[in-house]
Amino acid sequence: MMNYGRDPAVHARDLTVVRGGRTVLDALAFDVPRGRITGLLGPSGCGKSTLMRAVVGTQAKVTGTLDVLGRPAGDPRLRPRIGYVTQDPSVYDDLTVRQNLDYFAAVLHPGRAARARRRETVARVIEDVDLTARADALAGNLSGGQRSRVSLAVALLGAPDLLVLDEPTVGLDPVLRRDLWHLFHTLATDRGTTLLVSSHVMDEAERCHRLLLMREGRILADGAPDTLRDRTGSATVEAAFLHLVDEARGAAPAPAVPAPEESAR
Ligand SMILES: Nc1ncnc2c1ncn2[C@@H]1O[C@H](COP(=O)(O)OP(=O)(O)OP(=O)(O)O)[C@@H](O)[C@H]1O
Repeated sequence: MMNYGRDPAVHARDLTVVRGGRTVLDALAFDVPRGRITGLLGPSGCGKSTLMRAVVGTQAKVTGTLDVLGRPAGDPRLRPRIGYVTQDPSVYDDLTVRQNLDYFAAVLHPGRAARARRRETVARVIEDVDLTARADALAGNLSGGQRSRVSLAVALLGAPDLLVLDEPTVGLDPVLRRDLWHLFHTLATDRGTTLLVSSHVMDEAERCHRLLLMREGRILADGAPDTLRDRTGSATVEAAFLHLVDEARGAAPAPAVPAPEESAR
């Protein structure tokens, strides 16, 4: 496999998904570069989760080209290389944080010989998601944000090359959101992990290296946040998004509305 390291982490052409007779993703073409954070942004229902499920290989009725880490999406050999965190945290409430991670680590690295490695890995991921102080708390007694961080820790156990995170910051306070974005940047920069992160909160877009702006099952635009702002003459990615929506409708863009004070960054 030549140029393996330079291939994009995800390569999609004419990617189409039909759900319940509806075309939910309509002939998408995009690439996700390696070792960078790509934000998948768009309103609720635009198809973000469907796209992520297609990438991790759990979505039915996918047609077109979809290559992930150099293999067709869904190839079983990709399984250990992809971490996927859905919007519903998959943790056992009657186990502690550490017990949850011990359990998933044992599935991933079974056997007595891997014991030291498991212990080390579990300690690392608990620290990564900043739950060391809560490691011995029952998952059922954690806040929503803490539970979703346990899910993220599970996804980090295998040191995946590609991390697919569906709205990881929903319901988190601003400090935790900032810390989580800091972790995403560390993973990309220090470990070379590729991140595909969805959000419907446009201000998170500014924290991504690259954006895929989605609407109604299509990619509206694709590029770095500053490129999208410059191209549309907008001050924020949110304004750029609205401009692109108007442009796609063929309408004259609506006059810019000044952003409220609290969303100014
Ligand atoms: N079984 C189904 N039959 C028909 N349409 C469906 C089915 N499942 C999902 N959809 C539609 O597919 C579209 C995309 O859903 P998806 O969950 O991917 O959106 P999303 O952008 O992730 O939204 P959210 O942020 O609210 O999760 C939605 O409009 C949804 O109504």
